[in-house]
Amino acid sequence: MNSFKISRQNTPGKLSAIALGSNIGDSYKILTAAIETLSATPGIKLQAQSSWYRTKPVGPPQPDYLNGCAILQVEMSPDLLLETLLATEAKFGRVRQERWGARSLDLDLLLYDDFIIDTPQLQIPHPRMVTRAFVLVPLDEIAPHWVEPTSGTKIKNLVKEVDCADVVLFSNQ
Ligand SMILES: Nc1ncnc2c1ncn2[C@@H]1O[C@H](COP(=O)(O)O)[C@@H](O)[C@H]1O
Ligand SMILES: Nc1nc2c(c(=O)[nH]1)N=C(COP(=O)(O)OP(=O)(O)O)CN2
Repeated sequence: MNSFKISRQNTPGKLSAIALGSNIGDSYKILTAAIETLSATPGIKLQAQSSWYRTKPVGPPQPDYLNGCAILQVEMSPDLLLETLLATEAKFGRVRQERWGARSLDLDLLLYDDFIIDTPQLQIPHPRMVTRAFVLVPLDEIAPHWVEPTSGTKIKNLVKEVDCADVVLFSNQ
């Protein structure tokens, strides 16, 4: 069943958590430039940025990733934020090929306040975030007390449930 909180979708000043990943090109340069682009976007203020982590690919064989997370204060609806993330991916040369395949930039919308949204275009919380060490390790660094609303569990407790061996600190931003 779809779950919406339509009445709150246009409320200004929500916090949102996003995940960033890259494994094609100069990933560090791409990721830091993507953060700068998002920070300069009207309606978005960067609140926190995690370190960058070198991670083993989940999915088909491909190069290792750099992954990280950011907390944004947003004055835009979840739909518009997703559109902004997809446009930023395109700006950095993202081409969609095989599922879970290599990419220059991947931006996933993880959390938006405590909203639960389940539409064909957008699911929040991101449905696979709770199983992904490459998301939970950086998110735990900047938002350990944020409660993932479908499980009612804090990030600091979710991260204890995943194997973090393949997530290695690369740089402190
Ligand atoms: N929470 C979400 N974050 C990013 N993209 C999402 C989310 N929920 C649904 N989508 C849809 O997934 C594709 C992008 O896929 P990726 O391979 O993860 O870039 C996009 O069409 C969104 O509508
Ligand atoms: N280490 C690592 N592995 C990955 C990564 C990633 O960022 N880091 N992203 C993926 C997810 O790809 P995609 O965004 O296409 O799928 P999703 O809709 O499941 O998030 C697949 N595998």
